[in-house]
Amino acid sequence: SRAVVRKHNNIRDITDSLIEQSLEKKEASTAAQIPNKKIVNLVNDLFGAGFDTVTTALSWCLMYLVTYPDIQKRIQAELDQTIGRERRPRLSDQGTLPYTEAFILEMFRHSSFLPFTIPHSTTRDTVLNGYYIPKGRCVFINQWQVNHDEKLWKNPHVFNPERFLNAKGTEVNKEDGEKVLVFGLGKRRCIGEFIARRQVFLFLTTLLQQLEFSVRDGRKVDMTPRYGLAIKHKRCEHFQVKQRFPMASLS
Ligand code: HEM
Repeated sequence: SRAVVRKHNNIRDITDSLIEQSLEKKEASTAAQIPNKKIVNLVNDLFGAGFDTVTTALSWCLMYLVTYPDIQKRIQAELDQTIGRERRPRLSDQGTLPYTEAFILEMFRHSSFLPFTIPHSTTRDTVLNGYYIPKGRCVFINQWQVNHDEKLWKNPHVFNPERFLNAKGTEVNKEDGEKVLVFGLGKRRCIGEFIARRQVFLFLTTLLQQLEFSVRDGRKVDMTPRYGLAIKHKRCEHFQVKQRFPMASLS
């Protein structure tokens, strides 16, 4: 890819830009260049924070979809009705698929796959909501608790996308959507939230427009969480995928 970047002077994305930076260094060194060590850190941050999170989100989406086939059918009906089968979903479809968007919110809330934020530290003695926290104390947010708080959510342990919809099911309640805590809070909250929400929306709608997911022989998937920085599920051996209609008709 170095050759491609050099030959065509064609910067397509952040990877090309970082490769160009590392190439230029050999030729002329200017003050504006990013040191190699920083490039390595940037790539690590983007892979660590950007890929594992979005793939974990999609993976939990699939687990919920095969566990609740009626929910999957309802999302597909919404996709068929709003987007149809002649074109692929686009980012501009965001805001037109309330049930699908409610499902994504409920996946974030119910799985709470990043149960805690990254640990931070207080820089001075402070008081938060009446609690005294001394300087230098490790603090992080228990997102899972907020997302399962009985005071905030009715039957928090039940997976129910409709909790985010108005009575007619035509709109997502913005206030309820904002109560879901998955990207942290404050100064160090996730900087990738905008792109992450868009990626999950686009990948999920593209998959569900064309494919139907299920488990072999009516088995159930094992949703038992495996704890870690991100909560994962066990590897599922009996997943199956069926094409919903011939791909050739899609442009
Ligand atoms: C569904 C996907 C994602 C979720 C749930 C998520 C969630 C989070 C959370 C909880 C934090 C810690 C916030 C805190 O400590 O208060 C965080 C930090 C961060 N995220 Fe994300 N994230 C996602 C996707 C992404 C993507 C796609 C990128 C980059 C393209 C990204 C880049 C970052 C970075 C750089 C930080 C550190 C920010 C800092 O320390 O100032 N994230 N994310």
